[in-house]
Amino acid sequence: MNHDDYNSNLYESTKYLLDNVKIKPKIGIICGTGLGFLTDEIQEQIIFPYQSIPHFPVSTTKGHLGNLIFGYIAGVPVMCLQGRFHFFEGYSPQECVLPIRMMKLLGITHVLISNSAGALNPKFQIGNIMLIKDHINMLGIAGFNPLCGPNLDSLGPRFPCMNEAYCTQLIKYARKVAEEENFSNNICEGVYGCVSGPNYETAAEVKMLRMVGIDAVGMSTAHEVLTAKHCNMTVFAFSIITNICISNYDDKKHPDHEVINSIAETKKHALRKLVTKIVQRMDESR
Ligand SMILES: O=P(O)(O)O[C@@H]1C[C@H](O)[C@@H](CO)O1
Ligand code: HPA
Repeated sequence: MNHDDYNSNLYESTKYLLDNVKIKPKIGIICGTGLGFLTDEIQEQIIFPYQSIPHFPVSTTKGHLGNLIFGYIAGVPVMCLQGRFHFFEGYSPQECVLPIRMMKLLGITHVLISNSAGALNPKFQIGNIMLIKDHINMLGIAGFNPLCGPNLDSLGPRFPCMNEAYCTQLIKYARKVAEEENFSNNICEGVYGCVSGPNYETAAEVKMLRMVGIDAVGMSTAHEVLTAKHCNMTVFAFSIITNICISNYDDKKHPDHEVINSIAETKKHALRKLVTKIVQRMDESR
């Protein structure tokens, strides 16, 4: 898609939402694989199936329900994507981040991004919640970066900085919430690595990704964060650790999307608590 078409699609999709919903969201949320239940926290829901929004992509991944939901979490107006778009589905990086840019145009200042990821750090366990402190964007390094192409000057600078891409204050606060709510033994912190997928990694790739400093690997998030930072939004992100990546040739276990899709549910209580508290905190810090 050329730059002008992309731009006009972005503005038309946003206008459709502005014309059809009265809620003015302050916080944007993206639910990763198996995390659609986070929307249970949203009151007074206005639901737009993705196919009802002009120019909006559709979710093709199991565990991504494909609804854009407006409403309130603890009284704070939010917009939530119940399912995201991945590069492996055939979407360009620019298409994958269209919703982030819409969030900015709708007046959102803070985003909360979630995903499922496989652990490379040997200390991590299935069901851990990894607070993302930084990322290595393998997809971006390979040239698939949503910020490539003509810069959207009205949204942000040509050369955006990525230091403190993930808000350290919110990470600290998430740790405090976990202490207070008794799930700190489920919390870890680390660097997320973004790969294209859709295949899971070979044993040699797992070893390489660990060697460069990645704690957990997945197929999303980094390009969303780049785009959010480009347009000056504050980011908090976490991964639910759904599997242990396999680097041993004798290990006959293998990652399975059905299993991956089911893990977040086992930590539902902690995750819902975390999301509600972070949304409240984001609102207070605006
Ligand atoms: O959308 P996320 O990053 O949570 O999804 C991950 C990547 C794949 O879609 C899937 C792999 O099983 O989970
Ligand atoms: O092991 C994984 N690799 C890549 N993406 C993933 N998403 C969940 N688990 C994984």
